[in-house]
Amino acid sequence: MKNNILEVNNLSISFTQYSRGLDTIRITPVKSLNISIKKGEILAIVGASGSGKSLLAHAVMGILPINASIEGEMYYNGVLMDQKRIEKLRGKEIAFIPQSVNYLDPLMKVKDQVQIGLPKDRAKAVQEQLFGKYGLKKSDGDLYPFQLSGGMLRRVLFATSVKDDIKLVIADEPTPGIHPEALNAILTQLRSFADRGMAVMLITHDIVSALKICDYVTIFKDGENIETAPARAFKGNGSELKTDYAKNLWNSLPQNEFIDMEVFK
Ligand SMILES: Nc1ncnc2c1ncn2[C@@H]1O[C@H](COP(=O)(O)OP(=O)(O)OP(=O)(O)O)[C@@H](O)[C@H]1O
Ligand code: NI
Repeated sequence: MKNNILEVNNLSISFTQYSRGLDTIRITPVKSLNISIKKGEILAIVGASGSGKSLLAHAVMGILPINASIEGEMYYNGVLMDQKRIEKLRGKEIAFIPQSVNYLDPLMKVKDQVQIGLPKDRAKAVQEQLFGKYGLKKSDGDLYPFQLSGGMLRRVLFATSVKDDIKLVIADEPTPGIHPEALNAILTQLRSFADRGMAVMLITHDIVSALKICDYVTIFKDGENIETAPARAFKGNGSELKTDYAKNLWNSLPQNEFIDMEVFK
């Protein structure tokens, strides 16, 4: 499709591992995945731990480990991506907010990390402006990553990743363990990225939060795409969802059991 910012076709990711002695085994944790995201859209990717969500993100970012082999095609703005092109786009047009905050350099003040990659003459001003926008104090810039709370670190990661020319944002679990206010701030931020014309991939366990802001949901299971449905299909008893797996997932959410109980009173 022409207006897809990101399109992933038939993506499989395999690893070759040594088992006993020199015997090797090949595992394929991601199998024939298809996803696409258009300008202005948020696609939420949900699925159990180990279902292949982060591997998909790492494949798009070109940061899979060296022993990984991939099949299939990825298109960015209609053009086939290869490693060289990904490296060019990374940080410039494609932003990645990784699952682990360990990606920040522990020995570097956070303001200096945010200034990397900003135009030299305006780096300090832009960094301070970004901090203001993400609710961080000017003095927080002088802290090291270990001195910031998890929620604050997430906001720093946002500040580091999302600059003016970004067209695709990939956020891998941006919200675990943060308090509701910070959660809402991050969700609102992601929605505003999309409303400004970016394409957003939101990887999460938290389907209820994702549904507040996303346009589509893709459900992963064991490295496969079970179903992609518009967010509005997740309502009532899930009759608009196609697969039993998606229906069960939706109906087993605590909030829905609660709603059902209310109905039966
Ligand atoms: N470098 C690797 N070598 C071998 N197997 C790997 C490697 N990286 C990931 N895997 C396997 O691939 C599967 C998918 O991993 P992935 O990190 O994508 O899961 P996930 O859906 O992001 O899980 P979580 O929600 O816990 O973050 C897992 O079973 C994992 O063990
Ligand atoms: Ni993950």
